[in-house]
Amino acid sequence: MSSDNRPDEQELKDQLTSFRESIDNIDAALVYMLAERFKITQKVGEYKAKYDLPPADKDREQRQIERLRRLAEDANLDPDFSEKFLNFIIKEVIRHHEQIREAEGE
Ligand SMILES: O=C(O)C(=O)C[C@]1(C(=O)O)C=C[C@@H](O)C=C1
Repeated sequence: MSSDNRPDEQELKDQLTSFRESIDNIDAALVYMLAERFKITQKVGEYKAKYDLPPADKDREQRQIERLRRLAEDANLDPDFSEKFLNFIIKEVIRHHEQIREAEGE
């Protein structure tokens, strides 16, 4: 892709910097949101370990995936990517749940 009226080097730099400021803010929000999610899943892991409940709940995950895919479509985000992203997070949560369970059993 090329353009007849390409901005000068300074304008290119300034525009990229401005886009990247927004990306940095969004990345920061994602980190804080993920931290909050892991804070609450830590409590879920402790609760499950205490009452001997299984770390994973596949029915719950299926409902979460279906819901997230619908939300992604509404938001013009790739539903396959959203599903992969949720699965990636949940896999890590289950790993934490299992660690808590093992630690409680010691
Ligand atoms: O809801 C639960 O039971 C959880 O442990 C939380 C969570 C999640 O991260 O959303 C993680 C593991 C389960 O398989 C389902 C969902």
